[in-house]
Amino acid sequence: MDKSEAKKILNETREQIDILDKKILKLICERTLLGKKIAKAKMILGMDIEDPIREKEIENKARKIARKNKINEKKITKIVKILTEMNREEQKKVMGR
Ligand SMILES: C=C(O[C@@H]1C=C(C(=O)O)C=C[C@H]1O)C(=O)O
Repeated sequence: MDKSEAKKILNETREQIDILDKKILKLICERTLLGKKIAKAKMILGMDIEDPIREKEIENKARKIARKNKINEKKITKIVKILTEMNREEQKKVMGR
């Protein structure tokens, strides 16, 4: 591969990354905001915001995907923990806690 080809690949790949980042961030917002809907249902059902069993299931699924793709399992777990934390925060807003 010559330099001009490498530059082209670099630019194209960065464009792909920008597109993916935008999609990922939108999805994170969408996932987080679902906390509002969940909170309303939980209030009627008298359920707690936090459900450790469900969170463990989500974590296990994420770990499995990480292993399959040979990417850092610990870091994927961290991301999932942040996502669930954000969702819980949104629920707290609705529940007034
Ligand atoms: C969204 C829920 O509330 C909390 C947040 C979760 C999540 O972000 O996936 C999972 C379990 C709960 O601790 C839920 O109970 O499903």
